[in-house]
Amino acid sequence: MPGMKLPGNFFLVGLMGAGKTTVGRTLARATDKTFYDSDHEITARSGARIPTIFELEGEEGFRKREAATIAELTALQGIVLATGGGAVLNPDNRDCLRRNGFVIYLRASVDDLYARTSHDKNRPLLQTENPKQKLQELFEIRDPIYRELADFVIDTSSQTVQSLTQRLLRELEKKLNA
Ligand SMILES: Nc1ncnc2c1ncn2[C@@H]1O[C@H](COP(=O)(O)OP(=O)(O)O)[C@@H](O)[C@H]1O
Ligand SMILES: O=C(O)C1=C[C@@H](OP(=O)(O)O)[C@@H](O)[C@H](O)C1
Ligand SMILES: [Mg+2]
Repeated sequence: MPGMKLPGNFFLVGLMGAGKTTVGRTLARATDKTFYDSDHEITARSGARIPTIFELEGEEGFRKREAATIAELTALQGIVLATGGGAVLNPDNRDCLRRNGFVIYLRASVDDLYARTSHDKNRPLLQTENPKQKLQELFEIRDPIYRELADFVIDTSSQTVQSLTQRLLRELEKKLNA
């Protein structure tokens, strides 16, 4: 269903490795919307990669940049935005997301999240002795926040990016026409 016309903005939330960046890109293509990724915007604006920002400014500095970016991007129209996994921790970010678009929670098991992130050194929060345990801890804290915020939860286990995109298109069409 390429080029399907659906109104509004779509915001993807979920833990690191849920597939927000990957599925966001395919969903944007399939709906003729402009794709943004908050981490990519932060990097483009600062000229620094996410691990470098964490090193120089700490998580606090990163979260400030993230909040400014989310406020700006959620004011746009006709976009798909892949947020960073921790963006929902800030109530102002949650308000921006809730008010300006349809929020989709990409849910995945800790095993899947670990399998999808373990090869990648670009997530500072997972550069620990036991990244799987860290993901488990983050899951316990954040899963209720994602659930509360989202208009729609989609389970990504054993689903290809393509099949997830097709499912999302069907579900979004149903919800938006309801
Ligand atoms: N449904 C999926 N099945 C298998 N691998 C996936 C799926 N979604 C994403 N991936 C892979 O997992 C990794 C992390 O995906 P990414 O989109 O960066 O997640 P996020 O932005 O949520 O952290 C990437 O290598 C991506 O190709
Ligand atoms: O969960 C988090 O707190 C983070 C998730 C990352 O984005 P992804 O969820 O796209 O990996 C990135 O924003 C940063 O490393 C912090
Ligand atoms: Mg991402």
